[in-house]
Amino acid sequence: MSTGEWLLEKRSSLRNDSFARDNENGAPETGCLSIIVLGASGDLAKKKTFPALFNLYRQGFLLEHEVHIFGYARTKISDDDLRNRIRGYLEKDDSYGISEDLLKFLQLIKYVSGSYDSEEGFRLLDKEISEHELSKNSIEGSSRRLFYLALPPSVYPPVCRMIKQCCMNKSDLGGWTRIVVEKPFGKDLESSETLSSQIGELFEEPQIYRIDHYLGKELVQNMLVLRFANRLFLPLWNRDNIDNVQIVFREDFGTEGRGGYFDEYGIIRDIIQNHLLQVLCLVAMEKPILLKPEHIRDEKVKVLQSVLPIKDEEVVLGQYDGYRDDPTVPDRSNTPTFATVILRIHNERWEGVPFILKAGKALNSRKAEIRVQFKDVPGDIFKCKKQGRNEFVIRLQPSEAIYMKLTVKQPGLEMSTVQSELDLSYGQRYQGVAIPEAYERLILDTIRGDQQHFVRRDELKAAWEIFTPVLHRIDNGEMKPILYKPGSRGPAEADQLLERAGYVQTHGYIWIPPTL
Ligand SMILES: NC(=O)C1=CN([C@@H]2O[C@H](COP(=O)(O)OP(=O)(O)OC[C@H]3O[C@@H](n4cnc5c(N)ncnc54)[C@H](OP(=O)(O)O)[C@@H]3O)[C@@H](O)[C@H]2O)C=CC1
Ligand SMILES: O=C1O[C@H](COP(=O)(O)O)[C@@H](O)[C@H](O)[C@H]1O
Repeated sequence: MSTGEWLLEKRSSLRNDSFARDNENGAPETGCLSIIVLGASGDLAKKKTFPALFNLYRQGFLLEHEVHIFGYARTKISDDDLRNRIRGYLEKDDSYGISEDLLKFLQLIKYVSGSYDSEEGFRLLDKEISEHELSKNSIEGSSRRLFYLALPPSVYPPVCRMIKQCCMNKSDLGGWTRIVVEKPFGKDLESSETLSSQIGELFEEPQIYRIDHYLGKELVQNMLVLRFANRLFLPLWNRDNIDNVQIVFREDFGTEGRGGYFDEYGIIRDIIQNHLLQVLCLVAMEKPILLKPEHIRDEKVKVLQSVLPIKDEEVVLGQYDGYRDDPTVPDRSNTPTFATVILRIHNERWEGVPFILKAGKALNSRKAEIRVQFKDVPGDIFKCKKQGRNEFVIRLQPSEAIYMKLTVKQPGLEMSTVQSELDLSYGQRYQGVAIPEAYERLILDTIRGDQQHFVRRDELKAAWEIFTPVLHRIDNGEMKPILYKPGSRGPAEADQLLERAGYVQTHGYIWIPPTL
């Protein structure tokens, strides 16, 4: 390989042994595979699920002679109608530029129409799947069936019941049936537990993949490597050195056509309770014994269970001006589109360190990042404090990057200091490498039987335990969002809270991603 050149692997076989997959039940990773997208007529299916499947197909992870894809929903459309609906979303990224692949992929898709709560449609679906399996000479019960629920959670229970009643592998000949469920998984602790029990009665935990697509993002997956494969960070990653941690999600657009859905949930349920909290776990957890899914998830649960109750004075809520103009949003909606919440972890490593989770829609930029701010230098002789603190920043999107803000000598004759950065910008460092979409990676994991990047039931429960009291107070109108201007930083009160929590902003310093 010449310098600076990185190769994209086809069907990656080079895998560090320590990234052991937890397919200990011997379930096959090859053979006849049916992927069933339930809710195929919907938004997620066209924007994320089918494009991810197409990317897996064109990279050789889904083999034509093994796989068939079924779309299922109530809408009465033909196979070709579905293909035409999703086509534009598959062609969008033409970096591979192979339209022949696209045509072949589309031919793998079949559509079945039916309701979500009656056997008729699911019997028909099962018949289609079985015919596909038969055509591949698969022995009954030996094939793989992956059901992806791209549906509102309200229909998860009937759909799971129908799958169990009508569409399982017919015998236990080594094949498997797995289901993938999307967030929001419930609305609070009670509803989530009810949903978990309903699904848990039908499927075993190893069959259930609760997807949180932030766990599929490249730099989120990098967290464990950064933390535990670098000697540099091991002694620094604690309350002695770290002053505060921010985990931030910003979008520069509003709810755009999803107002009806969003208003029922709000920003805490939509982003913070799941995506940002999962990231927090990876930042704060202890080193797992091994890189096995259960070891990692055990450590995540411990962090979640160590989070103290949220204090009202450590929450700022916002709602952007114009949010209620959406006809699907009630005129008097109390739903926050912005929130800053401070979590405090009561353990030896993190006592006293605020974890500031911030998320907002219709803000001034689109960005997701983790910002670890270090304490001031003791016995400071260079007036470093004036320059700003050390910060370690992991930018999840856009333009993936990891950078460290450092104080250095200003180049020149004078002995003065300035803040600069050590910068690992992915676009520059890994030129020509296509970073996989989160959904692509996670769907591949479901096929491989790797639950490492999926949320376990007890993890979910612990996550809801943290946020349910605050959510109930918001739902009851006891906590009100502050109005903010779309395109702004959100309510000024959020910045004041940040300051009170100890965050020191470096004035005059802005990191600019390097361009090629
Ligand atoms: N869209 C996105 O960007 C994201 C979505 N998600 C989650 O993914 C899941 C699917 O989301 P999305 O595709 O946006 O949802 P949609 O509202 O587009 O619903 C998907 C399909 O479900 C069916 N459906 C819709 N409402 C109902 C209902 N009340 N009862 C029964 N069936 C219904 C419709 O199909 P038909 O009428 O043809 O049966 C629809 O095409 C949700 O859980 C969502 O929270 C998660 C992350 C991002
Ligand atoms: O789950 C969701 O995520 C998207 C943001 O995802 P990203 O990968 O683009 O950061 C958000 O827009 C949506 O409201 C939420 O449901």
